[in-house]
Amino acid sequence: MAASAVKPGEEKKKVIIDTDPGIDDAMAIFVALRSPELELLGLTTIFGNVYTTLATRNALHLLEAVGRSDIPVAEGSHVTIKKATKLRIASFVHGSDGLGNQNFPPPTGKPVEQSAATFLVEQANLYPGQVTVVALGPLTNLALAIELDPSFPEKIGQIVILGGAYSVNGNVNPAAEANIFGDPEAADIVFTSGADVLAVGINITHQVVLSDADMKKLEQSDSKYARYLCKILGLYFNYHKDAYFTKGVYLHDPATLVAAVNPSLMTYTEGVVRVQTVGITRGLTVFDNTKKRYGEITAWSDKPTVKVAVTVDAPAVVEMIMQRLMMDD
Ligand SMILES: O=c1[nH]cnc2c1ncn2[C@@H]1O[C@H](CO)[C@@H](O)[C@H]1O
Repeated sequence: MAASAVKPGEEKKKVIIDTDPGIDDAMAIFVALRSPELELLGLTTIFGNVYTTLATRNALHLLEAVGRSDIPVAEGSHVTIKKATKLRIASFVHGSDGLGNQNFPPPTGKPVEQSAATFLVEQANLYPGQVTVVALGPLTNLALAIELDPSFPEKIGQIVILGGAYSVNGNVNPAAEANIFGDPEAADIVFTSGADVLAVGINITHQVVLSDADMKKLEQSDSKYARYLCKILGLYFNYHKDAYFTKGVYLHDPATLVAAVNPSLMTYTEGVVRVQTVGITRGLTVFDNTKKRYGEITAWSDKPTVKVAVTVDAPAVVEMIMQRLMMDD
């Protein structure tokens, strides 16, 4: 088996998923629900694959679809940290409903009263040092949490980020990956906040591919998670065929979730990451590998370091995702 479950007496890892569902978000949320190592404290929502209002609706819907409406959903920001309202929404990847254009019925539940940022701060205070945030969209809610409570970076356990393109091209343009491009100023705040950050970029997630053969296996599974995902994955497959000329799909969000469950399936390097906020390279993540002592002060000098994933055992990650999704309740 790809990963070991919690041993008796061992505490589950408390996780909040900040998400913009999104087809691969749906998959990551389901993997989290099927991971005995995790306790899902809640979902917080953000724009990215869809607008925030729809992200909230989809988050509630996904939990209801698998009978987990006991998990709270807190709605996040509708605008960037700089209050910009002109957002880049990836409906061409996920469908106009964010879930493969399936016209699912609206959820019956409602989000909690608190905003995502308030929820994040509250949970960090409730369980200091113990909460892992898995951030699958632009980092606005996390930057707002840091603004709301400057001690948030110390109180939060870890922030595992799907974001950036380290030594590879981006997916919005050659410079920028979609989540960082969605709110570069927020990303720079989070990367330099001093929190324990682990970044998984598309240099990693583009190696974690769900093949046509894997899809066939999912189609044969009776698990309600696999059944649901098979309904929404078709559009995601079509997009990848058109945009990347691949036969499979990239498992960005589930791979990042796996980094939180079983970090040993990736290797990491550590250094300062700054985010470009202007010009044609807006959204570029630039990692200083600290291999050179620069003669002058740079924008990277004296900033806190983060961990960046550099290699991945891709077959093991895919196997773990598949195994969890096909597991019976
Ligand atoms: O080509 C693309 N443009 C914009 N967003 C994309 C593209 N491909 C995937 N994603 C979405 O962005 C995140 C990873 O960068 C993932 O959430 C993925 O679904």
